[in-house]
Amino acid sequence: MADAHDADAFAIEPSASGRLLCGGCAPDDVCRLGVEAAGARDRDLRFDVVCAHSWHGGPDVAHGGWIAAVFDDVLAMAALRTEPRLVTKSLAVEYLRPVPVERPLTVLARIDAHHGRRWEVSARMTLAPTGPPLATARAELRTRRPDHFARHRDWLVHRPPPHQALPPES
Ligand SMILES: CCCCCCCCCCCCCC(=O)SCCNC(=O)CCNC(=O)[C@H](O)C(C)(C)COP(=O)(O)OP(=O)(O)OC[C@H]1O[C@@H](n2cnc3c(N)ncnc32)[C@H](O)[C@@H]1OP(=O)(O)O
Repeated sequence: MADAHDADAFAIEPSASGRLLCGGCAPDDVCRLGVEAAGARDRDLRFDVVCAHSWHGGPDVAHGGWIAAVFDDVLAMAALRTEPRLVTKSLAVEYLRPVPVERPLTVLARIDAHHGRRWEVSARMTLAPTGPPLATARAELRTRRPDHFARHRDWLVHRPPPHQALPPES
């Protein structure tokens, strides 16, 4: 199935400027979450992050969904250096202190364990350059099976949207 083959060839590739970006951000070559890769130190990948005010969830503090999305990206990035075909199986976030918007933040992410298709990764977010953690996260990632997206499409094709499944009105 040509379409399915194309779907499973999908991998995050460097953008025009060399950034690793999700499919939504790659066309504009900028991370809309405000995440910028800032190098590696020992086992940690470092990211410079700023939460734009538009992501606030309380007075000048970040929405928890923004924090979780940032962690999902940086945790995947930690493993993407060696495995380009990943999905997140689980993500657990601890929100320890409110995260201020429009302030430089540092996120450190690392691989804790890797066996076969299974990756365990963790990360912490602080005010830049360092300090007590504002939030931490752990995730379990999986290397995609070769037919991951083909299986998904086959599964979905047998589940048409509800309006298509309804009999025509008489
Ligand atoms: C500058 C910095 C910015 C950073 C930007 C960086 C780039 C951004 C990066 C962004 C990255 C963001 C990353 C993201 O956010 S990835 C997006 C969020 N995650 C997902 O979509 C993953 C969804 N979950 C799964 O696909 C499965 O549960 C996984 C693969 C995790 C299971 O895995 P596991 O190894 O535990 O088990 P298994 O493979 O033996 O499957 C178990 C059961 O699951 C079913 N099942 C499995 N697969 C499919 C399927 N394809 N189609 C249909 N069904 C499927 C099936 O019933 C199967 O059982 P069986 O029926 O076969 O017996």
